[in-house]
Amino acid sequence: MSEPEQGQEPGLGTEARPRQPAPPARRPDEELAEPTQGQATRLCVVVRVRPLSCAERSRGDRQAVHCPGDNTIAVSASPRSAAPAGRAVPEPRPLSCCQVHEAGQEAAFGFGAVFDAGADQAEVFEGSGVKRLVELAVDGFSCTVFAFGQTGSGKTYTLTGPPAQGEGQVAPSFRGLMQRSFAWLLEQSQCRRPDVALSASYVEIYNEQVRDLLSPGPRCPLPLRWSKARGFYIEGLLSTEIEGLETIMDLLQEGAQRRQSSAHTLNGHSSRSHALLTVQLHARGEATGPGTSSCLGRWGTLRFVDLAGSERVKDTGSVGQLAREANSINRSLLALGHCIARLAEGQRRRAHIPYRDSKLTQLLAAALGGAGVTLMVACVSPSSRCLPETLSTLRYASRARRVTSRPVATRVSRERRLRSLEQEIQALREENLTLRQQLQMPRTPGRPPGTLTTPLNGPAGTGSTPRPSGVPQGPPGMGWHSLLQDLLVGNEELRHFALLRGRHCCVLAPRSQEDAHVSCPGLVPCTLPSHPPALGRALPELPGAAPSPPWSRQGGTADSAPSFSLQPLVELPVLEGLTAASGAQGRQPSPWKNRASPWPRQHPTDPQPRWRRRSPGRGRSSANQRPPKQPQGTTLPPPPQGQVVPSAPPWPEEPGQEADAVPALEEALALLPEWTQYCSLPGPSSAGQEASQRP
Ligand SMILES: Nc1ncnc2c1ncn2[C@@H]1O[C@H](COP(=O)(O)OP(=O)(O)OP(=O)(O)O)[C@@H](O)[C@H]1O
Repeated sequence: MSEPEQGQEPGLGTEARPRQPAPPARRPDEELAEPTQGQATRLCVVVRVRPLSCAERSRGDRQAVHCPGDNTIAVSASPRSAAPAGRAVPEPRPLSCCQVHEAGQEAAFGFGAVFDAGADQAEVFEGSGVKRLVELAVDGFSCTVFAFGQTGSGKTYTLTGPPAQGEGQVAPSFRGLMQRSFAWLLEQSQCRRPDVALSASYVEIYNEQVRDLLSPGPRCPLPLRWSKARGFYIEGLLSTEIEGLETIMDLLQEGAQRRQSSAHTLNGHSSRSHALLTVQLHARGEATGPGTSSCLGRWGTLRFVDLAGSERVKDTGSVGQLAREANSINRSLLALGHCIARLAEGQRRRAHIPYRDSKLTQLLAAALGGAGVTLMVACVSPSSRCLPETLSTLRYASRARRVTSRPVATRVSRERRLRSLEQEIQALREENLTLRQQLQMPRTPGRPPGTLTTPLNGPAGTGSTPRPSGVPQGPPGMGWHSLLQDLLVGNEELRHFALLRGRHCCVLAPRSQEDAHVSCPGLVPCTLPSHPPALGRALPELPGAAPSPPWSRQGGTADSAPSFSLQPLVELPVLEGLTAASGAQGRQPSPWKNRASPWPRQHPTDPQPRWRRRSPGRGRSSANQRPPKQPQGTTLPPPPQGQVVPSAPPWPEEPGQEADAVPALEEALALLPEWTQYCSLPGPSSAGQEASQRP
């Protein structure tokens, strides 16, 4: 068999404009070899053909797709040239879709890898180059795998395996690229970068609305924003820490169950939305490679995109809601096709890529034309009835092979990292002071906020910030991390304490998205919505609210110039478990007490409440607070941006307490049970009396 014209698109000959020929196909591993920073790298494309389904066999569909080997795929409209899978077909020639139908001839395409119907999940994982992509993500690159093809062509099967039965997981041998990649990712990160931290988010784009698949509440659309520093991002997206393979498998299953799906003629379990699962990696370890001496950490991203399948409404028999979904899916895929076509035309015509035409293209913008490394898995059906869609998919895929990006690994310099740690510590100390003032507690002796006394930095520091007493002098940055941890835990305890008083609590939010990104990847600022008192049980009003300290206003002081600002104080409705009847028994134990595990870990099977870290758009300090419960149909007013809500009142029995005489944090915590008991006393109206009855 002669070599087919690699990647040539059927139908190109009908247009006058000459096209750039597709580059010769290389193996995915070769294509995904370590990209040189900023050098043009082509999108890697592989194709998978699923077996004929029982329904297709029973209605007598013919095998119209053949994989003659050598990473080529041939389609044939003619019964006489049809050959069993794996056998060569004679001289395939690229032709237009119409020509294939009319003349009964063949078209052939070449890709990085082609998997025929006999290839199992493990073979696809090993041969598609996805393993290499995972390794690149560990090295700090932003990597994307997206599956694309007509409805019922096997995209979801390839990425996640067949639908799980009931609550169970997919059997190991059927696990798709995603599960296998996560296992490989954990293995790689453990042996190459043991200090890597992982977090994940999972969204779907349904009828042009972005929805969080990990959010337990009602499926509210999330806003898609753009910033110069971050490009397109989803505001208010939940991000969950990944502790192990089990966590991410559970997340995957949880998201898959929430994802919109329906049955139609071509697929009994058809996805009606595009799903994007993103794993953020952050390695804090010092890089040792040549030229990386000042590199302290890297950020990598691994993203899997399971696109909804294109469909012809008359083939799928969709009507009503299904037809509306199909239109929305087709529109967004068309927008993706336009972007790919423009990108494939090369630099000269790249002036405008219409990313803004759909949410999908906005979220894939960085993967397609930015600084990422991308692998596209085109899935096709072998059935002769699906030939037009198969050709369209192969054309799309072939065009995508001409798209190039300029991958850049995110590396954070030691100086930048230390500067961000300094800023975070400073901000936490200020918050600590605010909370202490609200609780009428003393400043920590020897640690007045904003005035660090001893140089904090070791040899690697910037030299500009003093170190507080008690900070261990370890390897550069290590003492800072433990101080940061202590402050996070301490402040969280204080916040919890403040919550028990039923009033307000400060949340800190980085002033700029960039700060958030540098200081705490995966945790991006947001403000919790202020909660109308009617939604939660109001705690007794306490007299004598203290004024806010002047430095707590948004923007901080000029001289301290913290990168974080105090956001509006939020009335936190977190005492759901605390009812007049339940009192202290109803309260969840503080998760902040366990210093060995300072972050409360969310588990999808946990009953309420859910604790999750917040991702882009959320304040760091609010990150670990329980998301407020929002009754269905209730719209919560946004918090008053830039204002400082009055601080909580002083404790009723300690109105004029002198700073030096006030107990330290541990002593204050010892009072916690009393406060719990106090808060459980009935009725806010009689709060004053009850306050005076307190021991
Ligand atoms: N390689 C394969 N081997 C065996 N069965 C497969 C394979 N690929 C797909 N299937 C089966 O084909 C059917 C359709 O697959 P799947 O749901 O993954 O398609 P899809 O492309 O995701 O469709 P949609 O876009 O409608 O969601 C499923 O029953 C699936 O189990």
